This record gives sequence, structure tokens and C-alpha cells, in this order.
Amino acid sequence: MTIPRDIIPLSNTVVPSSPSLSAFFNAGASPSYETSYFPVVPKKQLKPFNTGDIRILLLEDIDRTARELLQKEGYQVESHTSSLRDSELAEKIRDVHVIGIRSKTKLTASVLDHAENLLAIGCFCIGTDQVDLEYAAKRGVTVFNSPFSNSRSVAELVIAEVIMLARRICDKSMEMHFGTWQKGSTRSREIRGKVLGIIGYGHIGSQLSVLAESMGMSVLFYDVVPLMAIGKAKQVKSLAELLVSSDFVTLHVPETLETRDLIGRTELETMKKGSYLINASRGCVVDLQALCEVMRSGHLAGAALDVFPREPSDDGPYFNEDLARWVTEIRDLPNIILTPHIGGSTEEAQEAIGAEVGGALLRYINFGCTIGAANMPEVTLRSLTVAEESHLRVIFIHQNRPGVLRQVNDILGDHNVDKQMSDSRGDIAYMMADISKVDSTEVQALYTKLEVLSCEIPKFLSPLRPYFGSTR
Ligand SMILES: NC(=O)c1ccc[n+]([C@@H]2O[C@H](COP(=O)([O-])OP(=O)(O)OC[C@H]3O[C@@H](n4cnc5c(N)ncnc54)[C@H](O)[C@@H]3O)[C@@H](O)[C@H]2O)c1
Ligand SMILES: O=C(O)[C@H](O)COP(=O)(O)O
Repeated sequence: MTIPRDIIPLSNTVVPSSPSLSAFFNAGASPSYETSYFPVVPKKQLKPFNTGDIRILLLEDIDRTARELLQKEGYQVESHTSSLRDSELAEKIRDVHVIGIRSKTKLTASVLDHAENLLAIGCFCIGTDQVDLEYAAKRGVTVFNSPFSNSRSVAELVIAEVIMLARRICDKSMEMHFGTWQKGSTRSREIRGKVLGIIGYGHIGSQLSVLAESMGMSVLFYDVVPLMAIGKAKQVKSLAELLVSSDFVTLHVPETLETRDLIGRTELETMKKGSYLINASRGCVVDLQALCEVMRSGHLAGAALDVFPREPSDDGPYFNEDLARWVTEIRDLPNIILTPHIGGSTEEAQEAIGAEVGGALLRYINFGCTIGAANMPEVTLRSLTVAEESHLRVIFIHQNRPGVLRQVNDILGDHNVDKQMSDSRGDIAYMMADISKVDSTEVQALYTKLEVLSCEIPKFLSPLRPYFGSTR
């Protein structure tokens, strides 16, 4: 029996013969591995399969911490410093088992349709809006991200921008660069005692709240859910209330249908005269044309933009029409800070993200653990040890509907199910079971039965995901 390629993490470049089960039986004690953040693989665990068969594509200059972690595990890792053009992405994603991206690479349903062996996506950033999470789950592809490793970096950038806007530092610096000494205190202010209005009081917003208060600012925040205020911060009931009361308004919401153009002309005009706007969330959240016009009218005293509706895929001169059209106008206005989406780009944040997402991918690929997944139920079982070398771990991703689990368990029931965990998230369910004392012939028989069962489930669910057998 051959196992369909879409459900077997084997690469025909490393295993030149046709894909077979053998790779799942290359058990042996895994080298112990620890990062400085947390242990990834506890000592004395079984190595699930020939890890050299796993192919990983890392895009967008993902930190070397991740690359080294994955390479050390034996995976084949290909790294690129930028994102890829559509056609190249479609080609490269075809064979890989894992793809690592940051905020630029769009993994839409049509891109994912090119992926024949994909098991997991690592978003080495906070945002997951660039991935069609639901479609990935339906294809049995698990997505991981790093929910807060760069939050502090963004919060620090915003604090810096609040001060720079209040003192018009960018303009002053530019004047000096171009040979003008222009001392003066007009329209330069302290931030102490001013009101910072935070829209979106999540990881970044709440971290920023602490920093702002420690500098003597008062904090108001608006969020769609009631949240515990930190320090003396106060949650307001409406966006309008925040806008009319704040000296600085800063955005920290995710990109969703609701947040698109959240700040348009009406909202900008509702802001206090002489106030400032900061956007380090997503470019689509602010209507740039309206911002241009409201800035030109002198209603706002300044703005800082770190994100744009469309961003170039590579470093260098930017030609993106949308970005350039408004930036061309905006950059001629006074007191505007423009940065190339660097809120989370610090060495500390990137290293932490590399370790976190790299570790999550490793635990998923090797052991099927979905803890921290952005689109799957969270399921884990303790790892198998050398004493359990004849165990087989079966992962079964399926549609969350009555009867599927019973059918799976009917099949597993011919063996001793040592441990099992199952959970669902929306329409997707994830079952993990360790069955003991299985030899390779039995595994093949088991897979055959599960394959037949899988045919009863819509193909797009890619329901069967056998991970590893550890018999020698
Ligand atoms: N510039 C950068 O480099 C950079 C770095 C990290 C994150 N980000 C962006 O910042 C966003 C926020 O990050 P986070 O870690 O704080 O996210 P988070 O999920 O912890 O917090 C987001 C908050 O926004 C709230 N929210 C959602 N919709 C809202 C709406 N319509 N109005 C008001 N509040 C709303 C949520 O309830 C939540 O409390 C990310 O989704 C990402 O897009 C940008
Ligand atoms: O979502 C994020 O974490 C930020 O937007 C940072 O994205 P980046 O990793 O592409 O800089």
C-alpha cells in the first residue's frame, strides 16, 4: 500500500524510492534539545520519523533562531530574505511541508490550493490576517503565530512617536539636515498630563497604557469587549468619546472587516483640533486620503504611520501605486512620521518570535501538538519515550460532525488505545491517539482502514494525518 502524498510528510528528494511508511519507523532516541526560552523536546523522546524528509520554506527574513532550531532538528530548510512573487510562491509552496512567513505573504485559498504536502504554516509575527485561516483548517493545515512576542517593541515605538510628534522632532531634524537652525517652542509640547486614546486594548494597547502612564499621561481606551483597565486607564463607551477626548489617538486593532477604514473622515474630524494620530496596526484601518485632507486643513497637528494599505514585497525604492500616491502627498505635509512597518522589527522581538513559532512548528510536525494554533483546536498528549517504542501516534483531522469519531475508534479499537484526546473548533475536529504494540504490518492495515473512512469525509478536509510509528 502506498500512502497518498497529501497526507504523508515525506519528500521524494530525500527518499528517492516511492513514499512508504518506512520513514515513520526510524525510531531512535532524539537528541535532547532546548532553547533559551523553553524546552522544545524533552529529553529521551522518540524521534518520530526521518526528520530529514521534512521540507521547510522560510520567507521574509525570518530570524536565524528559527532557522537554526529547525535545521538542528534535521529538517531541510530553505530561507529567503523577502517575500515571493505570486507565481514563484505557487511553485515553491507545492512540495513543502511547512511554510514560514511574516505579514507580507498572502496565503489565500488559491495559493493554498497549490500546496500538495503542506502540514503547517508559521506566521512569524502577531497578525494572521494574511492567511485564510478557515480554508487552511479545512485543508488540514495548522497555523501558528506569535501572539505577543513583539508587543513591547510596538509599544516602545509608539511612545517614541508620541514624543517625536509632540516636539516635531522629525521636522526639526530635517531642517538641520538641510542647513536650517530654527529654534523655537511654538507648537512643541510636553506629553506629561496629555491624554492618550488607545483603540484596541489587547497585548499592545495594554502594554502601551503602562508605559504612557509611567510618563505622566492619562489613558483612555476603546475596545469592542469590556476589559480590565490597567493602572488608572479608563475604558470609554464609544469610539467618538475617545476621539473627542484624546490628545493622541493610537490604533492597535487587528485587520478585520469591522476595522477596515475604522478611521475615516468623520472620525478624523471628530478628533480634537491639534491632536495627533498614530497607526501601527494595519494600513487598511485608516483612510489615507481622508487623513491627507484633514492634515492639510490643519485640523490635526501630526501623524505617524508604520503600516500602509499595500506594502512593497521587498526593500528598496517603493513603486506600489497605492502606497506612493498618498505617501507622496502625505510626505510633503508637516509633522508626519513614516516608517516601513517596523513596529515589531527589533532584534529582541524577532529572536523571541523565531524561538516561539519555530518551537510550535517543531512540536506540531514531530508530535502533532496543536497548542497555540490559530485555526485548530488545541490538542496534545505527552510525548512518547524510548520505553514506548512500539507505539503509534495517529492524528486524525476531520469535520466536526456526529459519528466520525465513533468510526475512527472502531478502527483504533482493534488495538490498545493507550491514550487519546480529541477537541473541536468550529467545523474542525482534531483527534490524537497513541496506540501501543503496533508492528509495521498492522500500521499499514490501520492506515488502509482509515483511508477508506477518509473517503467518506469531503476530500478537502484532508482528514487523515498519521504522524509516527516508533517500532523499529
Ligand atoms: N506595526 C507592527 O509591526 C505591528 C506589530 C505587531 C502587531 N501589529 C498589529 O497590531 C494588531 C494588534 O496587536 P495586539 O497584539 O495588541 O492584538 P490583540 O489581539 O492582543 O488586541 C487587539 C484588540 O483589539 C480589539 N478590537 C478588535 N476589533 C476592534 C474594533 N473594531 N474596535 C476596537 N477594538 C477592537 C480586540 O478586542 C483586542 O482587545 C495586530 O493584529 C497586528 O495587526 C502591528
Ligand atoms: O503582525 C505583526 O506582528 C506585525 O505586523 C509585524 O509584521 P512583520 O513581522 O512582517 O514585521
